[in-house]
Amino acid sequence: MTSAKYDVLAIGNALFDVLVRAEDDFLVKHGMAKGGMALIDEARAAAIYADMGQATEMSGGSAANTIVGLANLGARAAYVGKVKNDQIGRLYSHDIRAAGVTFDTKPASDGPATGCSYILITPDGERTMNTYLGAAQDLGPADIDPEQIAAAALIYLEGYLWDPKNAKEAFLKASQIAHGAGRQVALTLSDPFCVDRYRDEFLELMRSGTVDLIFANESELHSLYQTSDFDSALNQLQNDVGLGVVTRSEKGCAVVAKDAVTLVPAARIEKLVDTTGAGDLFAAGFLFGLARNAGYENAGRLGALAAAEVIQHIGARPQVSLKELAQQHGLPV
Ligand SMILES: OC[C@H]1O[C@H](O)[C@H](O)[C@@H]1O
Repeated sequence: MTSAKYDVLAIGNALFDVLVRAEDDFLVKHGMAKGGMALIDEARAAAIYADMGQATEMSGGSAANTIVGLANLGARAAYVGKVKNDQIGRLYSHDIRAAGVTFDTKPASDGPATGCSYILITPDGERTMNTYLGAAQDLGPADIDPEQIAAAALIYLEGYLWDPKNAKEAFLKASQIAHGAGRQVALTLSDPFCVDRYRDEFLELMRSGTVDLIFANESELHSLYQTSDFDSALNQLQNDVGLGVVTRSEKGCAVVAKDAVTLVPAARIEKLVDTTGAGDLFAAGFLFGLARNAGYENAGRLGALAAAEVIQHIGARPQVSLKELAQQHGLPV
């Protein structure tokens, strides 16, 4: 195995976020399931946007947020995702490159606009996402560069990639190349409703060894194993995958290896503002810890710290240097 050019390469739905504070009534009025991610068409996107108040607009996308967090921590990072060559797509490409991430995916020159997620943040800090996939629909196997995949020590994939029509082929191609090059493959389960749509396929990815590492939050884990019993779900996860990391909000996380479970506490916060990107930034910190061989305990602490930063402001991208934050907390960077 040759030495890796990138610590992590992430593949995901490239989405621009439109975030706004809203009362719970807004969700009821528009028939939204609180805390979830719903796929919407252009007409519904227009209707939701027309009813939204003044918004914060910024680049997002789950795996993209993770890779930006990794670069912010000092990792060598690359991203694969599809935007259109329109104004938002160009802005998106600028932002991710400005964060220090290599981003070479060819933008679509025709077809739907760059995808957007319309995100409502209720007073309890919970986010409810409505995603118009747009150009992200067109990510496919041709966007996977074998040389680039093989040059990453780990590839990180979103469960959300199971939604667009061709992205799962890109996912499987990338996993095959990565494993052929002796690299690791991680998957985030993304969303409990997403798990509900693709439960059998996700379990197959784990049991067949197509993925080596799983990130899930508690509701995704319960959805995966269709049980409300946390311990039983954790046992099943331990059987099904080499390494599982389960986040539990203020209860911290559980790192589930074949031979042991490591419990790591959450980081302290002053005020919960917006949970958008919490899981994404947790994954960034955890993967950074793995890349630095810092051990599961430190990796979990890095994840918890990065998640704590992002939930104390609006938007899913870090607003401070996570590297300096980790240093201030005595964590290895
Ligand atoms: O996990 C949060 C992200 O998921 C969605 O994909 C949004 O773009 C948002 O940035």
